[in-house]
Amino acid sequence: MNPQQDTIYANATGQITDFQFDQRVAGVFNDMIRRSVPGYAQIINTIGDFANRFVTPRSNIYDLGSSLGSATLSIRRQIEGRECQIYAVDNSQSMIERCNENLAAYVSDIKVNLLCADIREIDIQNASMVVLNFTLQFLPIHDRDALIKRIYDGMLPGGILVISEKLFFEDNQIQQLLDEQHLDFKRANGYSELEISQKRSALENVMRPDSLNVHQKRLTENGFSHFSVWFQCFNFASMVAIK
Ligand SMILES: Nc1ncnc2c1ncn2[C@@H]1O[C@H](C[S@+](CC[C@H]([NH3+])C(=O)[O-])CC(=O)[O-])[C@@H](O)[C@H]1O
Ligand SMILES: O=C(O)C(=O)Cc1ccccc1
Repeated sequence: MNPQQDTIYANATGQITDFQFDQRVAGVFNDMIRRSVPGYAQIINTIGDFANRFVTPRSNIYDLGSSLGSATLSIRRQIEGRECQIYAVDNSQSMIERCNENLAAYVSDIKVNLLCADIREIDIQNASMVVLNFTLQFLPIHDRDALIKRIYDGMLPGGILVISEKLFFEDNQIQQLLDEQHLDFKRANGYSELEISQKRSALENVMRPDSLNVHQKRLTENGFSHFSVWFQCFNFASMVAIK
């Protein structure tokens, strides 16, 4: 889908600017996310399995922060013939363009509406499945609650919300341990110390992980009846909430 290798932070730059999902990142994003997020492939596959279980005929599916469309593709493969529509939403024009090419590479009877829009502003309705795969962590903290509420309101009873996130741990020793394990994962995938530290600086103001407690509280307080972590590797987790 995207063979380009991520070398974005390979050379020393005087001033590190905030991380953006621009054309450069979109061009290497598959390589970047696979080498940076432990369990990413497993999570994408399982999102497809969840779709198979939860997506009901003639309902909508929302992939919020869809990037290159990996989750959308995994879902679409599982729900042929159910007369559903998928809404894949991202506010990066570069991601949308590449996502469009990726979707066009496969035949399907499921319509995908690819929207270049802010996920805080789109209409959500008749949803049997909503996916926030590593997206919520990029929203300003104060906007997260309102988005979860709007998702809940737009979902059908029995519908599933999948949220994958980098986690923050209140216990400082655990935070340090799992952060270090994640850095080892990146080193093992060929990232240098310079790449790791420059990307870390770029993400500092942009990506703000919540703790598991904060996620669970937000989901249950906004009405979800069932909640669990279904996957965790180091400080990366994927959660499900069912309406
Ligand atoms: N307010 C916003 N509105 C719309 N899009 C946004 C917003 N904020 C960020 N994004 C978009 O959310 C995506 C987050 S990446 C998701 C991976 C994908 N889900 C995957 O399964 O491969 C995760 C990561 O890079 O760690 C980017 O494409 C942003 O442009
Ligand atoms: O690379 C990291 O350190 C991360 O925390 C994950 C990530 C992956 C892709 C884009 C932004 C953040």
